[in-house]
Amino acid sequence: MSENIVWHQHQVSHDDRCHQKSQKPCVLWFTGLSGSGKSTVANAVETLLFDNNNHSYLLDGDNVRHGLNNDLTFSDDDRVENIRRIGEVAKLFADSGLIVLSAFISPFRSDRQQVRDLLPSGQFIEVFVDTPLEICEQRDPKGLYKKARAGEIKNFTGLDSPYEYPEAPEIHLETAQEDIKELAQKVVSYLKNNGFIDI
Ligand SMILES: Nc1ncnc2c1ncn2[C@@H]1O[C@H](COP(=O)(O)OS(=O)(=O)O)[C@@H](OP(=O)(O)O)[C@H]1O
Ligand SMILES: Nc1ncnc2c1ncn2[C@@H]1O[C@H](COP(=O)(O)OP(=O)(O)O)[C@@H](O)[C@H]1O
Repeated sequence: MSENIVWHQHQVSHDDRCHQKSQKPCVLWFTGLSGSGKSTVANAVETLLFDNNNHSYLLDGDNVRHGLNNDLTFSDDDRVENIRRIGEVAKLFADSGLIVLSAFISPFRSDRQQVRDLLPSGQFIEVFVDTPLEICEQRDPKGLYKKARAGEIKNFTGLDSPYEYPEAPEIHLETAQEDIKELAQKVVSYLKNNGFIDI
């Protein structure tokens, strides 16, 4: 596939970039149903990181689907391609020394595993935003469940499209049990306890 293409080594190394930013990069991969709280918690984590002078970037499902992935639908095949591309982008950002936060439903285990395999060992941190479907549907922040129940949206995750929950996530967040601040703090503590950041 990549015939006649030669990989260039950068003159500024990955270690140089990490050293400059005083942090160890990683990819915090938030996964969960629509309305589970991926964006909300990821934003709260990024704010804590920013206030701690860390360097990060948040990739969010809705935003990326407006640009890079605006050619993709919600068919199974397109969701696979969506996550493949995001994985590649996350890898580049992490290589640049950033702490990447990604908030995509990413419903398929094999796709999440593929992103994990793409990254250097230990860099992929799966964050399961575990919220029961009934609660997501009650929250319905964008009115999408209502539309899906009315038959206006097809292949909606959790209704007529599958969600394969993570079996061994590094971080398990139960949003029905804890508030946003506590959940964000839990993620930041994981980063601190595993040597990604200093606080
Ligand atoms: N059919 C269907 N199923 C699920 N979600 C839908 C659908 N159609 C539109 N949306 C909106 O798109 C957001 C999910 O995009 P993602 O790129 O995260 O999805 S995926 O990872 O490719 O499954 C999702 O955003 P979040 O609610 O933030 O998860 C929805 O707002
Ligand atoms: N403990 C909690 N954690 C995260 N979100 C919560 C919590 N309690 C209530 N919410 C609300 O749930 C909604 C989650 O929406 P959002 O973050 O957009 O989810 P997703 O990105 O997974 O679709 C928001 O309106 C948020 O305020």
